Amino acid sequence: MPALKHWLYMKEVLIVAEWTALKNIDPHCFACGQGNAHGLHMRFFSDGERVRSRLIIPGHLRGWHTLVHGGVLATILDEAMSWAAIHLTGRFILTQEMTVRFKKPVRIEEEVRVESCVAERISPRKALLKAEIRNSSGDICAESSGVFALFTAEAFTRMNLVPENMLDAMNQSMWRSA
Ligand SMILES: CCCCCCCCCC(=O)SCCNC(=O)CCNC(=O)[C@H](O)C(C)(C)COP(=O)(O)OP(=O)(O)OC[C@H]1O[C@@H](n2cnc3c(N)ncnc32)[C@H](O)[C@@H]1OP(=O)(O)O
Repeated sequence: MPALKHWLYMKEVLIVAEWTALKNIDPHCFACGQGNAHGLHMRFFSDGERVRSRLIIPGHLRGWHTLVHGGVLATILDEAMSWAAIHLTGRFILTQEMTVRFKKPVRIEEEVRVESCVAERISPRKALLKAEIRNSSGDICAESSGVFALFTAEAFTRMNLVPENMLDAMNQSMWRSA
């Protein structure tokens, strides 16, 4: 391969492989809030097509003995799909429905990775998201799909779910990198 073409190819590979840290928007969120003492403290990264996070699930979120509670895994999947829905569609979102398949048990204090993407833009107001959780061996332990309602800032304001000042701050920072 000629040198210039090779360099362009390498540059393209590097750009494709680049993961950018996404800015956290609510410090109190149970899943992503860095200030929630009881939460999961998830941080997210995106390559423009997917969103991902890695975390160690703390012991107080156990279910049966040392296994992670299924509801906690569902929260992680919901959060990952939510961040993908926000950052990859540029809209405010609400989870409308989701299904989870638990494939392998996950242990507390074990590192897991979660990755999510937009599977289908169903309509201007709805998107289908997918996510999967893998353990440190790379096995898929849980996977989900979910329908997310997509809102413009104006439509979300009309829903009156979040105080307007918080919405403004979110709107300004939500789609920027950390
Ligand atoms: C902290 C920061 C990090 C962010 C991550 C957060 C992760 C957490 C994600 C969640 O868990 S969100 C919490 C769980 N989900 C919810 O609480 C959603 C509750 N469900 C609903 O509010 C409704 O089901 C929903 C708006 C999602 C959709 O309802 P429908 O599709 O059945 O709509 P419907 O036809 O009943 O319309 C109801 C009203 O909403 C309006 N609407 C629905 N979807 C809309 C849309 N996409 N855009 C604009 N307006 C919309 C619709 O026009 C209508 O307005 P009107 O009453 O004035 O006629």
